[in-house]
Amino acid sequence: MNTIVIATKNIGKIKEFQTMLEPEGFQILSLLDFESITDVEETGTTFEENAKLKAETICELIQKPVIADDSGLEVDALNGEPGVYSARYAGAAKNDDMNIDKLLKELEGTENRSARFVCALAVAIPDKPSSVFRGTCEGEIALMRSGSNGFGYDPVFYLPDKKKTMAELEKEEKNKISHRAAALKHLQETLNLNDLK
Ligand SMILES: O=c1[nH]c(=O)c2ncn([C@@H]3O[C@H](COP(=O)(O)OP(=O)(O)OP(=O)(O)O)[C@@H](O)[C@H]3O)c2[nH]1
Ligand SMILES: [Mg+2]
Repeated sequence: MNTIVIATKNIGKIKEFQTMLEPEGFQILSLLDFESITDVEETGTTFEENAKLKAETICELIQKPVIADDSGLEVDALNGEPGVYSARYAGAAKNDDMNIDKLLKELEGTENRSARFVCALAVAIPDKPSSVFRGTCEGEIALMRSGSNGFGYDPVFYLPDKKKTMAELEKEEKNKISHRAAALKHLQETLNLNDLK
């Protein structure tokens, strides 16, 4: 079986890559399988820069092909914030619940609640140039939480077409429309994951 290493310890991301790629015959490993590796500092100013930084750093360390995911939420009324700081919006501890509380507070009384999830996926292969792919998913920030599936901001990310938040979707449904699925589709249109050996 072909193994792909995802350069993350975020369990929500890992589960989504497993759901999307295991049916295609890939085994998904992550940094939870390489526990001595510490988090790569995200010093970039774009999702693409951070995804490349994570993929290239981890590839250099483990000398295997890796995919890194840098993702987050852009809220129009907040000029694109929290953006690349989505995980650390309410502080370095990366607490999803506190991040949502802060977001809802910032948007109190705001009418324009349009937002999008963005995902940049970078692929790094030893001794080759890396590449990066972007996917987005448009939605709105709800007034309150609904649903318990998914992770991160999913309970407040409302999809007008579905009349549900991302956290109210079954995982198969999320994986059809998400920013992560869109980025993975672009990646697979360009690269053959079977070649990542
Ligand atoms: O509701 C959500 N549904 C999603 O599908 C989703 N994808 C990303 N996010 C948010 O954006 C941050 C990413 O930050 P991020 O890419 O730096 O990840 P991270 O720091 O958790 O792990 P790593 O991969 O960097 O190790 C995460 O923490 C989440 O808050 C999401 N929220
Ligand atoms: Mg991170």
